[in-house]
Amino acid sequence: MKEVKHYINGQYVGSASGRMFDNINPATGEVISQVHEAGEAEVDAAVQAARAALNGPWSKMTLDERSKILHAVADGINARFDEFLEAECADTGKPKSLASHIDIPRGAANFKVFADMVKNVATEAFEMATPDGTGALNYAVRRPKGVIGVISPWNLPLLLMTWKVGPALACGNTVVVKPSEETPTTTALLGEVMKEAGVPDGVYNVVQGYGGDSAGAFLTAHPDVDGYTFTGETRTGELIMQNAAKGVRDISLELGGKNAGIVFADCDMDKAIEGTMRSAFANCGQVCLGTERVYVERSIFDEFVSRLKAEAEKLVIGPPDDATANLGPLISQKQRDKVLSYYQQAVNDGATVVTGGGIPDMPDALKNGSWIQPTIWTGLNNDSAVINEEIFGPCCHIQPFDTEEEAIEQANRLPYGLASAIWTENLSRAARVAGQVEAGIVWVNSWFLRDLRTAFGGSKQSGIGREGGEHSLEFYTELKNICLKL
Ligand SMILES: NC(=O)c1ccc[n+]([C@@H]2O[C@H](COP(=O)([O-])OP(=O)(O)OC[C@H]3O[C@@H](n4cnc5c(N)ncnc54)[C@H](O)[C@@H]3O)[C@@H](O)[C@H]2O)c1
Ligand SMILES: O=C/C=C/C=C(\O)C(=O)O
Repeated sequence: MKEVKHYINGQYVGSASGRMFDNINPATGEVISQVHEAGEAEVDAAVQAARAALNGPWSKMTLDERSKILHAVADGINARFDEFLEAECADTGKPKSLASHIDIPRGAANFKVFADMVKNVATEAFEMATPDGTGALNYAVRRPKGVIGVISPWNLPLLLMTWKVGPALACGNTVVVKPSEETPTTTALLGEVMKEAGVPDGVYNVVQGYGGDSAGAFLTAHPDVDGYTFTGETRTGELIMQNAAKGVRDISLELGGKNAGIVFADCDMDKAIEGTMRSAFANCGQVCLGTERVYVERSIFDEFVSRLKAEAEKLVIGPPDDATANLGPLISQKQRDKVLSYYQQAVNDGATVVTGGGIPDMPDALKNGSWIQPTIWTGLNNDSAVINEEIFGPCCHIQPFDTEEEAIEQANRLPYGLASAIWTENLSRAARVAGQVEAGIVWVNSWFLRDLRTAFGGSKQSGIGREGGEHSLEFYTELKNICLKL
């Protein structure tokens, strides 16, 4: 049986305790590898390796030297594209057609964009007058923040981990990464690419394991980590924030959402249907930016519901190697039980099940996978948990609105504020509504269109801080002002 180990100080190592756990293929339910579970000893070894590497050549390299190495990391991912694709799809069950267009290409892009960004973003300087008339010059310089703890989720494993590791390394930091227990493999495989690209030992470290009472908690409690970047559930973010507070460590939190789509009667209906199909069902609905609440102007409500139903019923449910499949399984049976509990809650709360609502019939070879039907509801009122809590599955609830003000009020009524998608051909209305929706990211007539230079993050309980472009440099460096008396 294949083993997935930790990657510490440039070596793959097992856990001293010998403790391992199963890595399950969500499409078949089969065990595909045994994963070493890190104890405090492994986490400490990883943090010490990162600390030692921080004081080694990495943070002293010129920007050009570091940039060249990170471009080599990106090239290494592309050179081993199929290996990363196989590993990511085995861990997640997602269609290869999806991972080959999103997950793996973004893994490489997340290194390239920041390898260049660090060389092109200026800091600041101020000349000042002084009483003696000779003046002084203030100028700011960026220095690495230090050892960064990176804790990543299972829905877009390589994409979301490299979205943090790319800028962290570009800024001269060293990292200890704790990937999700559901998806250990591509984070481990990246260690080989780092080595081949010339990243010094100890700069990139990986510890495998669970969250609470396991590797994740040991990492966030470790006193020798200088900051944490976390992507995951809001409740988990609260726990990590509490641990980071000891020793006053900085945090960047990308958390959960319950995102609203707002569809006006003056939309391009084809665009709105295509975009809502992706935002509700892509990655089996396991995208934090996805739309689980859709508000549609009353005059087009019936047409919108029937067209979205028709498109949802064309989705092809299947395993990664099925080239026709565009809907894979949920990440685990446990996650499927959670999503099915909301499917049941919707019925209990009196929803109309427009389509789906259960488990699809699958061939015998896939019977043990965590498959689920794409589902659309109407008819719920606002006190249903189904439209107040993040489900993180292939489902959405559609409800009508009559005025712009009502749509904005509905969109903003939850404690989340991550993303929103607005569909209207009236761009004045688009700008007006987008400016009032309480979300960190608002798409107009599009969804998940990503320019990596832009600010990315959630407001309210969907996160703290922004990453992307120079916002990442803000988090992954300490800005120092030097005042030079002339
Ligand atoms: N805002 C974003 O950019 C974004 C992106 C992707 C996913 N998410 C959110 O992530 C969630 C789905 O991912 P998930 O189920 O892996 O989230 P999760 O919070 O359960 O786990 C995320 C990571 O945190 C670790 N973890 C769990 N408990 C921990 C603890 N007490 N201390 C330290 N680490 C701990 C897990 O092992 C995993 O590696 C959804 O809520 C989704 O909205 C947000
Ligand atoms: O599931 C959430 C997806 C987040 C995507 C990003 O962080 C990104 O596109 O950089």
